[in-house]
This record gives sequence, C-alpha cells and structure tokens, in this order.
Amino acid sequence: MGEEMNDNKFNTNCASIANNMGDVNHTVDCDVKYYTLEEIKSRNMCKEAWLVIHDKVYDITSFLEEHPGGEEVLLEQAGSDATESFEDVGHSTDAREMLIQYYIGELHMDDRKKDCTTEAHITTSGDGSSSWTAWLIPAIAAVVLGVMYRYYMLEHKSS
Ligand code: HEM
Repeated sequence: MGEEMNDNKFNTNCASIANNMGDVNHTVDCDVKYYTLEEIKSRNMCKEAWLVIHDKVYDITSFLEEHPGGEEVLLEQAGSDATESFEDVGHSTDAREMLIQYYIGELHMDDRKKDCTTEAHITTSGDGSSSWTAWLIPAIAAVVLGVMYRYYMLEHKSS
C-alpha cells in the first residue's frame, strides 16, 4: 500500500515546474508523478506527512521539526490541501523557495479544484454594461461641465 498507482503516474516532456505563486519558478526532473487526494490523505502522520500546495504535492516529513511555525500546524494540514493555510500565513519568498526541496509530484487532475478566476474573467468581460458606464459617466460629466463653463463665460462677457 502507499505506492502510487500506475494509472496515476504519467511521464511528461516538461522541464519546468511553476509554483503558481508569482515569482518562483523551478526546473525539476521530467518524470512527474501524479497523486490522488485519496493517497495523500493517508500520509498524515509524523513518520510520513504529505500535503498539497497549489496542486503540487510535498513530502514534508523531514521538515516537520524544522518548520519555524511549528510541527503542529503542519500536522494539522498533512494529508490535505494546505494552499489556503499556507497563503493565509503570508509566507516569505524564502519559504516559497524552500518548497522545491520537498516536491514529490502533482495532484491528480481529477482532484484539482476548478479555477474560478478564468470563469470570473469571462463573466465580467462578457458583460459589456460595466465597461460602458466606465467611460460614459465621465464623458457626460465633461460635456455638462463644458456647457456650464460656456454659459458662465458668455454671461461674464455681456455684463
Ligand atoms: C512545506 C510547506 C511550508 C514551508 C516550506 C514553510 C516554511 C515556513 C518558513 C520559512 C517560515 C518562517 C517565516 C517565513 O519565512 O515566511 C514559516 C512560518 C510559519 N508557517 Fe510555514 N511553511 C510551510 C507550510 C505551512 C503551513 C501549511 C502552515 C499552516 C498553517 C504554516 C504555518 C506557518 C506559521 C503559523 C508560521 C509562523 C509565522 C510567524 O511566526 O510569523 N506553514 N513557514
């Protein structure tokens, strides 16, 4: 038990692992392993602790005692997706760079959360009304101000 299943393991031609956390980009082995959440769930103890951060799987067993934030918080997250907790703490770039040492593979595609940002983007860009009001209101305001200024100047000239 515990070995990754054959159908969960894919070989890819890739060379780069992006951490999805901004500036950290790592180049690693091409032999990427995919793990299911079911398998990761069983690795939640001191002698074997795995967790998921941004769809990447980390074996943090050897890091438990070294973690500056304590072993307990890591064990609480072990066996699950720790992305939210990891981001909530606001870990430094150094902390993010440390992740690569513990990287063991990728979360299986079927267990990944749907990325809502793309959908949200499509929805807002598909709704033309918001972009209309963005320029229409200032344009109307500019015209009204122009007319008021013109009347003001005309009255000053005549008096
Ligand atoms: C393998 C994953 C992780 C690594 C490599 C890591 C690394 C670090 C490092 C280097 C620090 C020192 C502060 C910094 O540089 O940001 C830190 C602090 C901390 N970490 Fe993590 N961490 C990991 C996962 C987590 C997770 C999943 C949690 C869950 C809550 C967590 C909670 C904390 C807390 C509470 C602190 C203390 C913050 C403070 O005292 O200001 N860490 N971690």
